[in-house]
Amino acid sequence: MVFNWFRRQFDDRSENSQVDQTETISEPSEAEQSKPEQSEPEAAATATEEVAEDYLNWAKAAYQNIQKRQQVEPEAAPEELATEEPATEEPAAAEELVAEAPEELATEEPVAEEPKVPEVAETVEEATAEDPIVEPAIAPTTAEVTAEVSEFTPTEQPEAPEEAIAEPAAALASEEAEAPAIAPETIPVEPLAVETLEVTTKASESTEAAPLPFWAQAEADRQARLERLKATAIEESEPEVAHPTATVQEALPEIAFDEGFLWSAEVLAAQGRRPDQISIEEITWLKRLRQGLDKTRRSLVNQLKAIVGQGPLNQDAVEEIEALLLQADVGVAATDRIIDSLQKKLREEALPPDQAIAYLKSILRDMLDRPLGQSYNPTFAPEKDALNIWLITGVNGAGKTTTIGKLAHLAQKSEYNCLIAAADTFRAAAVEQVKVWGQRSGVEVISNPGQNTDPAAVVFDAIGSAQSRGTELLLVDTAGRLQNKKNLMDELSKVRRIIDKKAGDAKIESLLVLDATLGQNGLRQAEVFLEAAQLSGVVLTKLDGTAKGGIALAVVQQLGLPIRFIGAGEGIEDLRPFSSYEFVEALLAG
Ligand SMILES: Nc1nc2c(ncn2[C@@H]2O[C@H](COP(=O)(O)OP(=O)(O)OP(=O)(O)O)[C@@H](O)[C@H]2O)c(=O)[nH]1
Repeated sequence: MVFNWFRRQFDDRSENSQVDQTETISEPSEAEQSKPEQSEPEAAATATEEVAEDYLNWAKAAYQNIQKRQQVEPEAAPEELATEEPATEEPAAAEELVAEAPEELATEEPVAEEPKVPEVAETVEEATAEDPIVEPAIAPTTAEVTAEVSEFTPTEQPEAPEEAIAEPAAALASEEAEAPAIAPETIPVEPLAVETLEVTTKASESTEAAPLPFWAQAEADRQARLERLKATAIEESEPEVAHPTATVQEALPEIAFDEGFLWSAEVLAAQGRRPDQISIEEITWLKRLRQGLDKTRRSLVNQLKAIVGQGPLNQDAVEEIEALLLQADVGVAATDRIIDSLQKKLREEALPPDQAIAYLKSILRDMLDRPLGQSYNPTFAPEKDALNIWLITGVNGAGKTTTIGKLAHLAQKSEYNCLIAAADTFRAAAVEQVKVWGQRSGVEVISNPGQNTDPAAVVFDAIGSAQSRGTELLLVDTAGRLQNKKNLMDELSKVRRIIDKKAGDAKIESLLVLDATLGQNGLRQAEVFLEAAQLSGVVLTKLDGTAKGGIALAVVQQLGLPIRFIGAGEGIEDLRPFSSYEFVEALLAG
């Protein structure tokens, strides 16, 4: 069984894989009945000590399960990685990447210093030893080849795979440094090693061969000239497929049974989860979300609580709340709506502070779930066994490329067949960045190696590839800044038209990536995309480290779009599907 990170539940492909999370929650299994009752935030406010004790037991059980799993997993991990890799086409893809990388990029990252020959020789031995059927035929040859190669390969041994891993764009150099190093044993090179050796051997034979007769030499020169001519004559070359070299598993921290764990466990339990379903990634994410909203919470919530908790609101209190909400970039429209609802309720009955806060939470949740009063399916997941195309748009620097990398990682973990189209052709480095993310998440990237190529052409090629290989999720990177608004709109509209035409029956979503730290300014910039890209949702990034977490409410109120994902960090694990419940709990956590 695979945990579907988009649906936040276990997927069982053999049964109905499209079951909605909400359905699961509304029909608790027998096992679920033993956990603390599922509570609305209002009910949580009146929780008895007994319920608190239940949550504690629930958290302890979840903690023990995670610990048990951690003891088992280290052994399983390398095998999982090894089976994920398409090994046969590695050398070509890696060489192409190196050949095309701008020189300065290639030198950004120190080349891996590991001696190649002993590693390859070992690998060959392992490969032949493991395969008793081919051993009699291959073993003597590979042994000879290994011996022969080891005489001269220290400088000539192809280094492409390592260099391809070490070629990130300058802008991503710091991210790469933070990423865990790719352990050599996680790169499954066994079959590749044999091929590489054979090629190298042939090359060495040809260089040592006797000089060619003049007529053969002339013919060889002619062929070489022809090749050179062809190379310079063709501007738009075939789409390039960057094959992932290895999936980087982000190291998860040791988990402590602390206050953050208890809070996360309570949030998960309240959503109907069982202790045996809880993973370290989810706890880590919730802790990060709460931590990410820390600044907003500190500047907004404590004062808000103090005011709301005083009882029926008077005019002064309303003004104070208004100022606080505007400060947190909640925006005028959303602030008015919150205050109207609060006043109405508090005029009807004087709620004790806890209940007033619980009521405030329910107002915020309702706003987030129903932009402009319209209901959206809370689950936003690619449909299995169908082509889903997600167009990722937004201004430069909002976090589009990072989001694509993180989404690709979620898709890989949830066992979707995923592909990335590098259609931000406006900036050459953008293509290189997205390739690096493709490598990190283990997802192939379709790009066009030419300069200033047409993004619609890249998307066209990528859809063709996706259709022929049964891709379930195609993520399309797009440019965020063109010379003017009209260019941007024209380009996005053209890309959208191509998608509609070539993949008419695909599930198409258009997501706007918004930088939360920009607050209201970011929203103004976003309006151009509303017109051009037929947006269906928002990804809110950089929620960590901003006191403007309230922007989430402004987004739904002003753009009328649901938030689908939130990012709270630069790491590959720092993006999750948006849950209004979790967001509001983190925002107003005690
Ligand atoms: N702190 C934090 N940084 C983020 C987050 N998401 C992205 N970033 C950082 O924001 C910067 C810009 O991200 P990109 O993904 O390159 O943005 P982009 O929209 O693709 O920008 P262009 O490639 O210039 O179009 C990078 O340094 C990212 O690491 C986030 O959730 N939190």
